[in-house]
Amino acid sequence: MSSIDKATVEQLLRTFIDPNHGVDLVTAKSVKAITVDGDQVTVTIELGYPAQSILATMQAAIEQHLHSLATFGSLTVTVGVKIIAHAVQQTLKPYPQIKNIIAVASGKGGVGKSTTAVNLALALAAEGATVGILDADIYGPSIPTMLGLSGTPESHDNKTMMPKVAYGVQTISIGYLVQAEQAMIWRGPMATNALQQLLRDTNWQGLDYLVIDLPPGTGDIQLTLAQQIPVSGAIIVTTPQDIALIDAQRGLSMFAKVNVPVLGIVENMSLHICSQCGHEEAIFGTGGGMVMAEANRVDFLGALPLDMAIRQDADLGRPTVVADPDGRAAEIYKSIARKTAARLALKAKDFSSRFPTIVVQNS
Ligand SMILES: Nc1ncnc2c1ncn2[C@@H]1O[C@H](COP(=O)(O)OP(=O)(O)OP(=O)(O)O)[C@@H](O)[C@H]1O
Repeated sequence: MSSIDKATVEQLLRTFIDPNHGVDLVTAKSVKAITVDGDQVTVTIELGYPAQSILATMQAAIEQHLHSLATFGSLTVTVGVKIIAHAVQQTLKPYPQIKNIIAVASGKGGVGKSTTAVNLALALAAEGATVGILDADIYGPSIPTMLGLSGTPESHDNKTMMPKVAYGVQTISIGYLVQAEQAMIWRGPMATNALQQLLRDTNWQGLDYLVIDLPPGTGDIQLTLAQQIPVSGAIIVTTPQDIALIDAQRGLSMFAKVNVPVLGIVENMSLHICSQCGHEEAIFGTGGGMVMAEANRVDFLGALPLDMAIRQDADLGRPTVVADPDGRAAEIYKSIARKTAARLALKAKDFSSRFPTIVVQNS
């Protein structure tokens, strides 16, 4: 049997496309090591995004792919994860306890931005990341209810607040601190200052990702936040309806203006599945998010059905990703979470990062 060399193995790995970001393993810098000893080959893969639920599947798929292209005496592939900090807007510096901030925005209210943000945060955590969520939806903070949390956050030093934790996710919300009516009358600068303070004065515990649920719309508050918070990437939630899509387009322009990369678009309420008969109906139209993503050259991250269980779970303070972790909707949220983080992993590194890295090995 002829032996294989390292360069050939690398060439073969170039033909394996990572389904989470659509880029091959070598270009994505996921190949950490290749060792060849005669016809015995070992490949170490390190994904830049949390992917606990698919590590074994990825490992098997890579092995199968290599076996289909060449003959090995023995082949061992290990797949692990290493999450690093990515660059933010040039004028800003990342916060020391937060590797990556992901902003979740929508062009208008009621499209399911908060529901998506909270399930996305829980899905990133389910995939193995340390995650926080900041409820910046100052005029309608809904994250506390969706996570079944209430009461004032604790402070150990009278200066900073400890995040409140639900299902392993660290959270902070204006809803813990002030009455809804009080926040409603805050004008733009007051609201943005309050949010910045909330972000800064929370004692975040070593986050891989902080998901920020932005207020709906693309007005001054959203623009200021997108400008002043060190964000690594944003996602836009829309429904397939024309009007929501036009509003979502404004979201894309807003992030382009402040040089924040849009990691993709999530289409929510895309198909109604009748809980009685299973009949599927596209109440808000179909495919709009994908068309918009293609037209604007951003990624389409996935589509959630209009599903009564998603609303009920959120209302009961136990979002779908934790209420029904193996169900169809949870699978979609986890796939969106992996794709979001995988696309972020392809972006430039933050060289000012002061974090030790976390390595999870699948053996
Ligand atoms: N895919 C879905 N299926 C069924 N109900 C949903 C879905 N997504 C969201 N909802 C429900 O729609 C309502 C609005 O959702 P949500 O509060 O997340 O929207 P939003 O865009 O954050 O609104 P706003 O920013 O104006 O507060 C909630 O009752 C929520 O439970």
